[in-house]
Amino acid sequence: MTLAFHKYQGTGNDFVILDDRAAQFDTADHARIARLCHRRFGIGADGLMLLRNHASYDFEMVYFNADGRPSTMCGNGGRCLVAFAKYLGVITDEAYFLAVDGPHAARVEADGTVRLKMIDAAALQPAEVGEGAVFVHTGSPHHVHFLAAEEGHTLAEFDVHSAGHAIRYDPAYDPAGVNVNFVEVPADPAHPWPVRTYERGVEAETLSCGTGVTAVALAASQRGAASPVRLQTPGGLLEVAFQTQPGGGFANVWLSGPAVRVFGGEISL
Ligand SMILES: N[C@@H](CCC[C@H](N)C(=O)O)C(=O)O
Repeated sequence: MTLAFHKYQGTGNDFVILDDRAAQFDTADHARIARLCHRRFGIGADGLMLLRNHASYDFEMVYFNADGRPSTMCGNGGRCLVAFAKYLGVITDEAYFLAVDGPHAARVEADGTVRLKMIDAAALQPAEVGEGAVFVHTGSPHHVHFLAAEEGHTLAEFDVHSAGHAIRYDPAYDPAGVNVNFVEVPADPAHPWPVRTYERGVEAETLSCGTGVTAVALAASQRGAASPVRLQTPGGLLEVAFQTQPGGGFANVWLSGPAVRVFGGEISL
């Protein structure tokens, strides 16, 4: 039996997407999902998503990390799924869909940019690990670490895998774990903020993380950045717009960037 799939990427965060409007895919078979995402034995991806019908929304997003397990919200994944919904003709330019963290509005611009409204975020908290780091939940849990001068002059030289793995598995984040973002503070806060992310469930650095750059943008607002903040990931440029709330939280949070169909095919896995 073969499985039809589509491969998408949003600033290099890549996904296998399945049209599962008939709700036939076995979501409990985590080993199969991990095989489909495997870069040598499968299609290769940071995660897998199902587009499913929903009675009250344009569609439902069902997300799994590359390890095959369901997880919390994926911002780049959500943007790619909106582009896929347009490709299928499920939506035209506007979408209102349901994800694991609740409803999301989205819009596909004429140039292909996909804007996704993220959930409101609570005020930034000091992280329990690392001097000056902050924690914020943007649909997924994120630790944001601003590089200090003594850790290397540029983010490009930093050992994201080792440092990210250590923080992700720090007992302070048990049992859920955390995604870990490393940020270089630009000379001018109006310039793009360089970000690299170690992702939980991929257990490696990815080329970009949408909920991660959202967390970084909110954290950067405490260091002089004004909305909208531009974030430079290894896979490309993203933008996050937001409004700060009186209690320190954030509302009207929008994540924007490219979301591209790479190829489609059939696999007998
Ligand atoms: N790449 C994603 C985040 C996906 C979820 C994450 N790995 C987790 O388990 O928290 C994004 O673009 O937000």
